Amino acid sequence: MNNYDEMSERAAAMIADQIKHVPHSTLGLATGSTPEGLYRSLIQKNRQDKVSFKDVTTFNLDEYIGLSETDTNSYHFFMHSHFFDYIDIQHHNIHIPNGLANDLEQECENYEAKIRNIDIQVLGLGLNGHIGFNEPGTSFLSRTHLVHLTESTRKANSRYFKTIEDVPERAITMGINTIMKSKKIILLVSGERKAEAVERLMNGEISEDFPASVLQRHPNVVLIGDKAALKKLRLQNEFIC
Ligand SMILES: N[C@@H]1[C@@H](O)[C@H](O)[C@@H](COP(=O)(O)O)O[C@@H]1O
Repeated sequence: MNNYDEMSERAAAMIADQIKHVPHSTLGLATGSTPEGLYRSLIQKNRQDKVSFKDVTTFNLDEYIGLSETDTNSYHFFMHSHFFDYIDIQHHNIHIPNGLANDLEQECENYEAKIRNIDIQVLGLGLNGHIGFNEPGTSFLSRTHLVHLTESTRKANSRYFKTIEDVPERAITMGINTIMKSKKIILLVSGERKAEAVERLMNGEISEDFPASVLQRHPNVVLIGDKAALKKLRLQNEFIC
């Protein structure tokens, strides 16, 4: 098992343990490449009857605006093809923002209202410090809202699209206030390209210019990363739990 797989397994074990103790848990979920290993580990645990998702509710952090659920680049498609279609979760317990809603502002309000409580929120980390799609400059008080994606975020995510022009310019995202209400946060980081952002997140100033820095104020954040992503931190081992 390589370092990335160990990282994913460590996060999966935490989530499985939460569900074992609280079968009706609510999970906040992330997309992107980093959590793919986590979802593979949870699918394996589900297949081995080590955890059941039948009473679990999920809320995804974000969704692009303008992509249908069947568009292979939508986060709906990502979540079903990487996780939901392979576990025993009930479809009505899955919540992902609707990027095709006629009234997008109303969709943001409705989505925020549905989120009563999140037991564990899984987060990735954008290179510019974004969490979900909360870009630099987003208020720490923000709730679910519409966002114009920065060029750096669209460029980073363009690897999944034919050209950068195909990357949507807007998205719906849980706000920073929404995320910070979670009881527990698992922040997953992988790869050397994230090392700078991880160091700034851990040791930098708490500022809306670097949204992830707000996590320094949360009482229960678990940073789980591979050696490459954590290399700028002076650590006893490659995981912080
Ligand atoms: N909206 C997602 C974020 O939730 C994710 O954390 C980020 C990093 O993705 P990756 O894990 O591929 O580096 O990408 C996107 O911007």
